[in-house]
Amino acid sequence: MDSLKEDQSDTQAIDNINEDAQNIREKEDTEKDMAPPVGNSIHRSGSRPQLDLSGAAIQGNFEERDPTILLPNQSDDISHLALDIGGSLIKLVYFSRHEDRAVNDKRKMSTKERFGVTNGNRRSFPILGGRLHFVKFETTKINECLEFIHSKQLHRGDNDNAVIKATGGGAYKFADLFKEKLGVVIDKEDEMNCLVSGANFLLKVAIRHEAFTHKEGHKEFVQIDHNDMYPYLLVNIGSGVSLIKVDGDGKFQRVSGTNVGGGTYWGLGKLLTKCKSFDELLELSQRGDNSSVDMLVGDIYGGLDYSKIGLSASTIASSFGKVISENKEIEDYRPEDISLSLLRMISYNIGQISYLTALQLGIKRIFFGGFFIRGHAYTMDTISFAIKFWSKGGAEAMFLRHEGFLGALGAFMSYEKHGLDDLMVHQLVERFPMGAPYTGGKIHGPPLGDLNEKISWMEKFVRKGIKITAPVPMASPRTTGLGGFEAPSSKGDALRCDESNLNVGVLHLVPSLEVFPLLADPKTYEPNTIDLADPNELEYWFTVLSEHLPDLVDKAVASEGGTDDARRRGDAFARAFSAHLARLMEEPAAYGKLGLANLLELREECLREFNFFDAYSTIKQRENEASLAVLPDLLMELDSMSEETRLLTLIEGVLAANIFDWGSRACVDLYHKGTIIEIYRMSRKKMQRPWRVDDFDAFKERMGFGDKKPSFRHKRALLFVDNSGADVVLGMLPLARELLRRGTEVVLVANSLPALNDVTAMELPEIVAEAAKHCDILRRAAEAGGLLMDAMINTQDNPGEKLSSTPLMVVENGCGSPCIDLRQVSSELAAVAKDADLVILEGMGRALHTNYNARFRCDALKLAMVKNQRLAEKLIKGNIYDCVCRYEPAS
Ligand SMILES: Nc1ncnc2c1ncn2[C@@H]1O[C@H](COP(=O)(O)OP(=O)(O)OP(=O)(O)O)[C@@H](O)[C@H]1O
Ligand SMILES: CC(C)(CO)[C@@H](O)C(=O)NCCC(=O)O
Ligand SMILES: [Mn+2]
Repeated sequence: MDSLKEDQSDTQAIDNINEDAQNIREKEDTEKDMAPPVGNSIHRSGSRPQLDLSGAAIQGNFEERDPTILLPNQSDDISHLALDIGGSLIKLVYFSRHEDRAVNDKRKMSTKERFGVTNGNRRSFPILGGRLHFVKFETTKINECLEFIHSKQLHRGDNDNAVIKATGGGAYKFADLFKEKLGVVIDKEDEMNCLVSGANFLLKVAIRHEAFTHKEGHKEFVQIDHNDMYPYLLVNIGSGVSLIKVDGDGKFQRVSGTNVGGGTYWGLGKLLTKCKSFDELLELSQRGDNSSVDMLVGDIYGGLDYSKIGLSASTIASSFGKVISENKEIEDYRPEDISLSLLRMISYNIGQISYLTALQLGIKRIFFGGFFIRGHAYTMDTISFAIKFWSKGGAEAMFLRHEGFLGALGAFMSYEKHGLDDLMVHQLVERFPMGAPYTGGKIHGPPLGDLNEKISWMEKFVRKGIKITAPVPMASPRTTGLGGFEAPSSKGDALRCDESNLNVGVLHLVPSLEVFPLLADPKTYEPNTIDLADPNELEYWFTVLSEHLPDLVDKAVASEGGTDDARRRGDAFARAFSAHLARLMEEPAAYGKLGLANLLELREECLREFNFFDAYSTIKQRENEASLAVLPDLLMELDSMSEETRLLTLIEGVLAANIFDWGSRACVDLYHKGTIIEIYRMSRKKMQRPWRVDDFDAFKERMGFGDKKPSFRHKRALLFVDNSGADVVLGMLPLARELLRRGTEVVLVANSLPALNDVTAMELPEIVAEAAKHCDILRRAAEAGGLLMDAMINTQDNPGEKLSSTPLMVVENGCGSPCIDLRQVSSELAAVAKDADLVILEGMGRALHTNYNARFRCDALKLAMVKNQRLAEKLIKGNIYDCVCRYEPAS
């Protein structure tokens, strides 16, 4: 920092920071008792590095609208930083690593030994889990950027080699400055090359949908066929515009360019409107009426259309043309109108040039990047319209969610040794940071911020009576016939404050996630059964989630002892989640294509964001105990039956016990009406075949009870379990026991992180151990599977003993949501799946909301009780509490 402090021109900025740091420190003194509890340390989302908040500072005044938060001493274990220093903006992409936490999980040791799950087939420089962050600064404020890099120590990589990759003109222009201030050498990468490799990376890796079209205010995600991506035209609208024909990885040519670009809009706009910021200019345009400055066809034709050549009266004939006939000064025009006219003129022009270039080269796909677009609906619609209009529908404009970060991403990819180039799509999980983004603040650094910071921001805005909803982009413009636009119908005057915090999440990299190997066709696999594209559906689920919120907050707060701190975090969580819901209600595609699974996952992530790691812990424990107490009786009853009757009773039992689901409103109401065991009994009594979906006979036959009685047993079954308590103890465990008895190995697959009252992989061994006390089959299997610790020590001495019984194992699924996306499972699960020939998915989240239509390469059984009337109607044309027993032989 010393070299920075010496710079006299910067002392003012530093004084401000210090002053505000003082403010914050004073504030912090009163809030010291609110240190966040130490969190869960399982991998994936739970393993956040702790943030160093010392000296956290808000730049500028507290009352200011867009204060900037700086966390000067935060230093993640940074691996890499890459920069794109353009004419207008500096873009940073940096990677922060997760610590490789040694989780004291004995269960894991045993499965790892058993299946030899190692990093063996990976590169010798294993990437640990981590996150990719996206940050930007104005190029004129390069000192802020240097300060940011320094404060986070982003320039200190793994091996002290102080070289950072940079692209854009600034990599040349500012190389000396970087050397002088940070002591780093800039390794220059070609700008066009970086743009292309960034775009190719995004299009191939496509997180939660990267590319989309934008027509008349409507965003639609585009599925990119990786085998049919090229050629495409990449139009990067930065200060100036580059048009690049891309034919493959590293194969491209800059075919055209135009100097009328983002810099032109911002430059002219600044001159003509006296706006102080780009956002202000863009925001003005939303209230503009271009017809006061633009000369329309109607102005020339006396109010008439020029229909012979297809031009309506409202079509713009000449941008700014009206000004010539009027004797007015600049002050006589509304800045709003000027901004809109300029924006339209430049967007349309770029659209038209892009079309002409594509036409000349015979290209149909055109992708737009660069920060001029800024996720702005009007800009995108104008470009789309121009292309569609001139190509007569033959070509289409597509936009990228990481629009402005293509070059920086490309520079980042150019590091040879981080191994990110062979990242697979399923290893990147996108997360949307909560809290601070809603405040309108520009966040430099991981928007995540500190927990206390986040909460007090929320509270501050509530105190000031400011509605906290994530701002939405303005509505679409109404198109008027051929080639023309009317003024956009603005929805409000708030522009999304910082799109990079909302529309682009932090990418969490979890190299241990893999595609579930038993999926019949991973390419066509779609986890979400219900696509929330239907607005009625969306509204219904939003209502369900909103209504459930107060109860969830109560549970979460209670799970943390009901302290004041927990209450405060609970309120902030509720606000943040509501804000997300509001945002998604306005724009369902804001974070990529939206399915119910994403929505439910967002809720769990949001809870974790506010340090609630297991909201249902008390309930789970209570239900486990109550169920374990009656398990011996149930097992006795089962043992008295014939094998055939027992199989039916077991499946009935799974379905009946699936009634315990704290995510279902109807069920929660039900729980007030009796004890767990009473409800379980009632539910069992009601089990009557045929179920609404009933493939039991086919399953039974497969299990060897049919007329043909083939003597068949599965080698290994994967049981994806759902809830704690009766569901797992009285439903799934007895079924597992039956399979074990038949000589089928059983792997219980459970969540890595808590979600609702779902049982986790960490909790299962203890439950199995308790159950094993009453059951020899379970005990021996658990011993053989290394689940009972004493037994494991024995088997290590005497390895031969391992084979003495069919093993029962537990593996984590790699996820922390009530649903499961089988493209992203733990490597542990992927490894055990290789020898499995039966998959049993249980519960609404995993068997219905997701995977109801999933096809497997082995036999699959989907078991669930439908605890939601609407889902019952929609999915199985039935009613709440109907049951699904769907059996599909290997496909
Ligand atoms: N906060 C902002 N400040 C300034 N310009 C912005 C801002 N947000 C969006 N823009 C727009 O984005 C443009 C810059 O986009 P981008 O960062 O892609 O280009 P650049 O790399 O700076 O320029 P070039 O590639 O031509 O050197 C600006 O000219 C302006 O039109
Ligand atoms: C000069 C660059 C490449 C710098 O990023 C960009 O601003 C640009 O493509 N300008 C357009 C220049 C032209 O081709 O007319
Ligand atoms: Mn650029």
